[in-house]
Amino acid sequence: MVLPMTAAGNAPRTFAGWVGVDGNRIALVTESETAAAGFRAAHPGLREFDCRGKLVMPGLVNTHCHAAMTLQRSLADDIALMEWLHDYIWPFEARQTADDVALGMTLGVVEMLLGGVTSFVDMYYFENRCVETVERLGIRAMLGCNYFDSNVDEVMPQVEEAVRLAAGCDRVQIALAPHSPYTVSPENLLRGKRLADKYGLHLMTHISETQDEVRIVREKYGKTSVEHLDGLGLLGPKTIGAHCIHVTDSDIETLAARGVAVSHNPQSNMKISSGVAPVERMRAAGALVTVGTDGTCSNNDLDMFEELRTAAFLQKSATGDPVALPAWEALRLATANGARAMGYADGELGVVREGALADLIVVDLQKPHLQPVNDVVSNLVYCGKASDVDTVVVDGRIVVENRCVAGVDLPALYAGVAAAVARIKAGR
Ligand SMILES: CSC[C@H]1O[C@@H](n2cnc3c(O)ncnc32)[C@H](O)[C@@H]1O
Ligand SMILES: [Zn+2]
Repeated sequence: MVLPMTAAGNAPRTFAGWVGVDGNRIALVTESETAAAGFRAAHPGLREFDCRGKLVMPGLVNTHCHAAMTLQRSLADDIALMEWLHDYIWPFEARQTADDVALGMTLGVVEMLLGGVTSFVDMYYFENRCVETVERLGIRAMLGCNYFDSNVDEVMPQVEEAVRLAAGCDRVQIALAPHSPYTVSPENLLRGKRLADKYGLHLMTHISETQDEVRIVREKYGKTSVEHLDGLGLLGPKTIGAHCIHVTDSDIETLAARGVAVSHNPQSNMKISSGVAPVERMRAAGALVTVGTDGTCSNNDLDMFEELRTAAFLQKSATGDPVALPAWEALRLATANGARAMGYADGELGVVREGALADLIVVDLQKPHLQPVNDVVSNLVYCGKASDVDTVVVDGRIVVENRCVAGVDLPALYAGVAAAVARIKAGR
């Protein structure tokens, strides 16, 4: 069964048929047995997968995470954000090396691939060191080099190095990632914007995540975070704003008018009690809403199936409207919309369509929680699990087959991660 999705419009419909890949593109999407036979004849040596009883669909796009924070998963939970950052997260991060971050990134990417995520937008330290990691594992990524006022001088050369390292790989984009409008000065926000413009890069930041942020920004600049960033010229179609929870109607209009991609992270928002993003109001205003997991300390996993489900549930719960964020719209946020957030044109990624990039996943529907298939989209969003994904293709390459990630020795990875975490915790 094939779920093509579409760039816009109504609920997607499935069909029984064939999907053919040539190089890194989808070259055939058909219900015709004759067309499939023609494709087979024109491509001798083709590898074929029997997907009867399974679903072929676009890979999921996680538009906001800190993948290397897998090393800190469950390190400190059920405490307030500031205590969490100051007493646990930042001391741990201060002892991490670039190699540790690359290792954490490896674990995060493996978790995402096994959960059907074919593209992700990251925001962390040492992203220059992670270019090689991402290239090797085969996933598609936008790596955002995070900075604060305190380390901006260190990070800017890392951005330039990362741009050079990623130049030969279309799957990897580099981006500027000032942490937030309350931790980065206007001068340094503009410094990042200038570098982004120089290389044509995206820019991402946390926007209006907490009431505290709104208060601090108002006290410092007399504006909302959106007004402040907009006044600096930071908002545009190459901007990804994570969270966007505490936004006014006028902020929403601005986000929509500038073409900013909003990354909605419902599980993180619930876990650290940040609030509920007005997703339905943002969608109604025409803003590009997408879905992200955030880091594994505030979630605590990178499971986009759970995130989709939570996004739909949370909007229904918060608005009191069971019609809010229907399943197929939630799925669109995590496929076609996510692809647009990463700069891909409509129809180029996040859809199963001839000519699109071949980022596909195969979901095994032969599971008790996915039967019967009255509505496959509802099943995916309301019952789907990361572990239902059995095959993953990124850029035309098979990176997960029978739930094995190509080129990764999982026991060795887990042992390496455990050793690194023990060393960092011991302060060695
Ligand atoms: C965003 S990576 C840079 C920096 O931010 C810290 N961080 C991770 N998650 C959050 C969050 O939800 N709010 C604020 N800051 C966060 C991370 O540990 C890094 O130090
Ligand atoms: Zn975040």
